[in-house]
Amino acid sequence: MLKTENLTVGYANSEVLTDVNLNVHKNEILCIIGPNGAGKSTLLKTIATYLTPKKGAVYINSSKIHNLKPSQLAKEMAVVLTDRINPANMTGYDVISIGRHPYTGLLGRLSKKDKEIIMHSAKLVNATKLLEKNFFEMSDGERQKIMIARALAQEPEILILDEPTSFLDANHKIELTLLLRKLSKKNIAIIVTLHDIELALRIADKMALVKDNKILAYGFPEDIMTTETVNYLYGLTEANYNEQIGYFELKNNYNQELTSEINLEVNSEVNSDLGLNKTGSEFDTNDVLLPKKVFITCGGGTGAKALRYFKKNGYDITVGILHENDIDYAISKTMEVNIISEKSFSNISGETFENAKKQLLNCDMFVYSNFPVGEINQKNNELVEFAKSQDIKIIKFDGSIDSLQNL
Ligand SMILES: Nc1ncnc2c1ncn2[C@@H]1O[C@H](COP(=O)(O)OP(=O)(O)OP(=O)(O)O)[C@@H](O)[C@H]1O
Repeated sequence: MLKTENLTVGYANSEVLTDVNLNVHKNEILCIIGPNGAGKSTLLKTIATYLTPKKGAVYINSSKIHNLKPSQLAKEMAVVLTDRINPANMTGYDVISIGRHPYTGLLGRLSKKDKEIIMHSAKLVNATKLLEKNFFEMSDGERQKIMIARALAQEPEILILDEPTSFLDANHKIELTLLLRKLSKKNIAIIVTLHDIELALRIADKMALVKDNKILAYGFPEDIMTTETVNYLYGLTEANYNEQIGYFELKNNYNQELTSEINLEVNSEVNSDLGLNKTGSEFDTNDVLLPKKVFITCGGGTGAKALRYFKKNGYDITVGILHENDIDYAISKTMEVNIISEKSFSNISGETFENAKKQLLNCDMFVYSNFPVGEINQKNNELVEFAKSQDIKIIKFDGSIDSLQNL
């Protein structure tokens, strides 16, 4: 339905993206993602004919899109950009009715059918309550809905949206992305840029990743959104993308530079809140402060919240004993913390158990969750008993961060 062929987009003195070859069919959503300034909006604006291609072409049903008359194009494509518009003294209904302009006659009078389509468009985006409301008295999220309803009133075959979720709260983001999913099944092809990759992954049929002046990867999101690609896409250094979960975790790169910065900035009391141990008896800003070491025994997802809590507070984490197919293992691995692990579905070996005990004794505190116990991880119960027999601070994590507060 729409395709770009060897397309180069950019401005008078710059080429922003070169050799872009994408296509999107009806009933499909193509999501474009990438870091700030990568060229997503420039690409969308070129597809929407607001910019002229520097090379190559965009085709809509085999016609060059830049050769179509605006009135003809308006019946095929509708565009919702992020630019905030403030139409003077217009209601939601008035704004949506702008979408009917390509179809109304010279006088712009709305027919019965036009009015029905306006009402239907408002209904589709769940905005019928906003029809009488003044557009500039609406919240950002309400305006976004009206702008999408306006685009739908054009009855386009292709809908282009630049960052449609940027002003929306979590619930409205999900509502909007589900709406796009629903619309895409009504014979519409959708091209959308999103910063929220978690949502993009869940609604996109195809994804184009933009970086280094080109399309870095293009295809099914499930295939192309690998840890390595997404880490590279955003140039991540202090977090990792987890391809199973489809999101990021902070990683264990507590470095000397960060430690020194904290050393200079905070007093010893705050350091203990940050999970730092003072090495000298007298506090001195030149002391090297080391992260406190915590050993976490968990499993089956019961450790996820504790892992994130300790990670963001700068603790040096050892976790174990986890089976390699455990969700807590997947999270810990993404964080790059020290993991004592056992092969999936195998009993914990004596050797692994002894290693865990040794590493536990090297920690400042021991935290264990209400992990599920079966035959193969029985030894984790023994590990808890072993910790209790040692002179080490022990906390039972009951799932609430409050239970960790008196560490
Ligand atoms: N009107 C313009 N004239 C010249 N250069 C521009 C213009 N608009 C954007 N650029 C440049 O083009 C590049 C790509 O910008 P673009 O807005 O397409 O990126 P983006 O991926 O949409 O970024 P963001 O995620 O921050 O919205 C940037 O280097 C930007 O400075």
